[in-house]
Amino acid sequence: MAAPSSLGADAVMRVEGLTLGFGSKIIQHDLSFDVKRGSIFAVMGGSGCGKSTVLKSMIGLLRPKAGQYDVQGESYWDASAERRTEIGHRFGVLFQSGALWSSMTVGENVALPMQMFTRLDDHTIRRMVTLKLALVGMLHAIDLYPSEISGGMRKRAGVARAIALDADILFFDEPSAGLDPITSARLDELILTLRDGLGATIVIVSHELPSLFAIADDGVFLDATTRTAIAHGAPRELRDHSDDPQIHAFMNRNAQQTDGNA
Ligand SMILES: Nc1ncnc2c1ncn2[C@@H]1O[C@H](COP(=O)(O)OP(=O)(O)OP(=O)(O)O)[C@@H](O)[C@H]1O
Repeated sequence: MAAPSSLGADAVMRVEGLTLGFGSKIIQHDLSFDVKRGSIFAVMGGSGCGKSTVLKSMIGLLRPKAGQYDVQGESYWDASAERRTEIGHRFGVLFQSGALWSSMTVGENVALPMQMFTRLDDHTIRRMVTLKLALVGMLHAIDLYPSEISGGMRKRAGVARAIALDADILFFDEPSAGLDPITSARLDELILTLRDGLGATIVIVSHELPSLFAIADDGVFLDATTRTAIAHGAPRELRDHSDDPQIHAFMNRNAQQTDGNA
């Protein structure tokens, strides 16, 4: 479908005046931003400001209280439930824990979405699983169980599952949480490969500022007090050029802390 003129040709998602909350509690209001095709877009901000809530709404798990969310120029929340499911097939999601089924091997975990949502035969699924695992450098672990692999490997397996159905829009919630700096840097490289090799658009929620400085092209900074966005831009630009004291302190404090740990 062609993008309407109001949506920039390079924007794959547009959030406009979005208000999110639970019951009568407003978490964020009046959020507006575009996510450009083939970019890595960071949702930033302090603990509890609503980053995961924004992600939750963008993947279709939380209906906004107000505002507009367009995917490829189509209003997501005005679409029927059936249509939203179709749009959702473009989404691949990596949850914070990696969230693999512990009773299934890595290969079976990656095969699961294909078995659930396609009519591919077992042989084709096995070949696809092999391809996806090779892409994330995890082919050697195809027959291992999640308990037999490291946290970093579980994240990679989670990425393979997120791209199992050829999703072109990926959502990563704290992908480097709990990983050591080297494993985290390798995961960053994998995320860049997904953008550059597959042309994926990636929305990422992360506290790991060094990782965001290294990979994110654009982003939004959410404030817990005013409950709205107080800055837009690439994390490294906000770090280097923001004259907002709060953003400056946030970006630089965290960078120094992590530099010290590395
Ligand atoms: N299902 C829910 N019902 C009610 N309140 C919720 C629900 N989920 C989250 N919240 C509240 O929404 C606020 C934002 O939470 P959210 O997890 O989106 O923040 P976050 O920025 O991702 O936090 P963190 O950085 O700590 O992971 C918090 O006050 C949280 O308690």
